Amino acid sequence: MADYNRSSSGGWKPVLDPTDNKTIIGHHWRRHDYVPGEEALALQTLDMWIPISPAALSYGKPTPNTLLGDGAKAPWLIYIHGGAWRDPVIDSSSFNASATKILSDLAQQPLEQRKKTVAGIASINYRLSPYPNHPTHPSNDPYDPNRTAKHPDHIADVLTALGFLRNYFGMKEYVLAGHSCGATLALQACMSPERWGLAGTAEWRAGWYNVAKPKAVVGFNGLYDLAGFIADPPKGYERWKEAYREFVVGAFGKKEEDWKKVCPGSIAEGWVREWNLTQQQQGEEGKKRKVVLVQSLEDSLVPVEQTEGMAEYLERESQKVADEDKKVEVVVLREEKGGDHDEVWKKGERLGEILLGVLNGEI
Ligand SMILES: Nc1ccccc1C(=O)C[C@H](N)C(=O)O
Repeated sequence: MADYNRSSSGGWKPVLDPTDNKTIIGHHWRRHDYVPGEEALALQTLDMWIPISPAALSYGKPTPNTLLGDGAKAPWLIYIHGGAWRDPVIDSSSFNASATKILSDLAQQPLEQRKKTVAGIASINYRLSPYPNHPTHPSNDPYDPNRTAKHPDHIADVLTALGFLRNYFGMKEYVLAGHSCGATLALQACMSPERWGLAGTAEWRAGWYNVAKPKAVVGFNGLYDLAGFIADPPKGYERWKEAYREFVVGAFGKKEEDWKKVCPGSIAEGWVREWNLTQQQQGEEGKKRKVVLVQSLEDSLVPVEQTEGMAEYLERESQKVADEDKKVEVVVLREEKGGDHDEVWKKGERLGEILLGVLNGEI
């Protein structure tokens, strides 16, 4: 269950191998504030995990050298949770099972390989939109800033969290993954932040949103074209039309034209050219951006058409980009036995396996 009260005891805690309950496979920091200054809200926090190293074992926690020396050389893995921009029961802790799976697989790799695979892992909380009819945690305080967010607050928080990891943990390169609306947010993070009307705000001027874009995005059971779904839900999903409309209005307001302008699969003028990489990123091998779209064929809430439409959009838009290096490589994984909408993160096995595959360059 989400307790969205901030935990009082910060700091690195050892993570034990679930198979023997005694081997330390990494360290976890729960709910670290990511907002500069003192105004961080309970949901402006992130969870971090660092893979184990001999130095961290003897020091008792990740050393400054692990974090800032070696740490800056390998990519980070960042996860954005789902929950239709509003569900307080789904938060950063929904990555616990997957993070544990990844740390445990990494612990089996030789140290040199592990160091190159991933520097650190993070799972981001962000402010949520109102959910007055939530069965157990209704948002009935109209002044709770954690539960009264509206677009672009969600994406602004995600960008702030990425900037925090760059500024304080030396993050340079990262793979950005998301589930459901987290997948929407992951692709929004590849676009120009000027789209969200953030330019000119005090936070913008202070450089909060000025962060390098990911080289790869991985979307699980993602929402990519909400206006399309609501106008014409695929067969078998018609019963969710009003539920979708409710959460879309809660997050983006009442106007259909606004929904089209925020969803990665429905933005009329293609956004692929906005996905810039830094000089440093371009200098490395594998210049192409990559999007891996994973969809369970057993998902009762999100139809596979969302993923198919997103893949077609990216392929079409990539063709319009002349520069070979600026095209997007698209991989679609249709999971026959992928379970229902939330199963993939609840179990964590397959989610972790796919993300490690992307980090290792096997996917
Ligand atoms: N109906 C959906 C359709 C698509 C994607 C998510 C949902 C959700 O219901 C998410 C969340 N558990 C919620 O209660 O809002």
